[in-house]
Amino acid sequence: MDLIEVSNLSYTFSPEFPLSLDHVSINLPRGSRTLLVGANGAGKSTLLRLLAGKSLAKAGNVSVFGNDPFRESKSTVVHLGTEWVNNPVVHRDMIVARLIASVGGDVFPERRDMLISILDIDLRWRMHAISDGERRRVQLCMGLLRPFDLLLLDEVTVDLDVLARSDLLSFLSSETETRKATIVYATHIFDGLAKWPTHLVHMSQGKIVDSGPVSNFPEIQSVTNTGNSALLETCLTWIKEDIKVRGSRENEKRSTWQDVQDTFKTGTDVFTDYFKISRAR
Ligand SMILES: Nc1ncnc2c1ncn2[C@@H]1O[C@H](COP(=O)(O)OP(=O)(O)OP(=O)(O)O)[C@@H](O)[C@H]1O
Repeated sequence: MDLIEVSNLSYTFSPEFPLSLDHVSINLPRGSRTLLVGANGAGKSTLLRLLAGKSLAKAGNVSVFGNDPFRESKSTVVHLGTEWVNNPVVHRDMIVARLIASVGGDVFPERRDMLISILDIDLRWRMHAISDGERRRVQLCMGLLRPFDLLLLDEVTVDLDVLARSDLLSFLSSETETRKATIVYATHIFDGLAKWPTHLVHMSQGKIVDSGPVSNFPEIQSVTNTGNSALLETCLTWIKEDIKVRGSRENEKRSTWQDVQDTFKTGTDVFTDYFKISRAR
């Protein structure tokens, strides 16, 4: 039995919207490192949230460790998404050392120290007075502190500098190799990832286009003459094709602008208000 087994999973946020997941089926084995690839809106975050048990599957089957993740919550499943950084709690005047201790930093002191070093965290930082990237490092440290069996990462490395990202990716590889942990990582940044994944899942418009071990994708192993990795070139080609298949948004754009202009004759007021608010912040 695979660690993740999803069959015919469909999900919609509301009946008035199209399906965000449309008959999705994937199997991922224990110890795998999967890259979840797809254009904006393809359904990656929705799938990760369902695997984390944060939403109830509307149709189909989701099994993680042989259980429905929504009903059987496992503390060894960690889901790290981008929304945490916007949580007001992490903008309070709090010393980072205290925050890390509050989530069990002392229970895993060696792991804690290794993460603090990989993520180059200054324990004296105060959460209300650090940059987004620094705050992200603290989030990753807190999220990875307890040894996980399954890690669901939703584009959380965007604001890390290249060195921290590269060290983090090596740490994650070693977690899958030494402890047989499993990782699913949705990202748009393929730099430095060429050798990282063991599996790929390609999504488009809520559907799985293709999935499987990297050996099923010979195109990512070839050499390119553009200076980009073959993985990046392949993902670029996929997403360009997906957008072509989805169709241009030109017609919707024209009619929507017309509707908006008919409703808001005085768009400049909104513009002025927006900048007043931004300046006031
Ligand atoms: N709260 C919501 N209410 C209604 N529809 C939503 C909501 N969140 C997402 N969707 C829709 O579900 C679809 C899948 O969104 P999802 O966030 O899973 O995409 P994604 O692949 O993670 O995109 P991105 O790369 O931009 O993060 C999109 O078409 C989106 O419009």
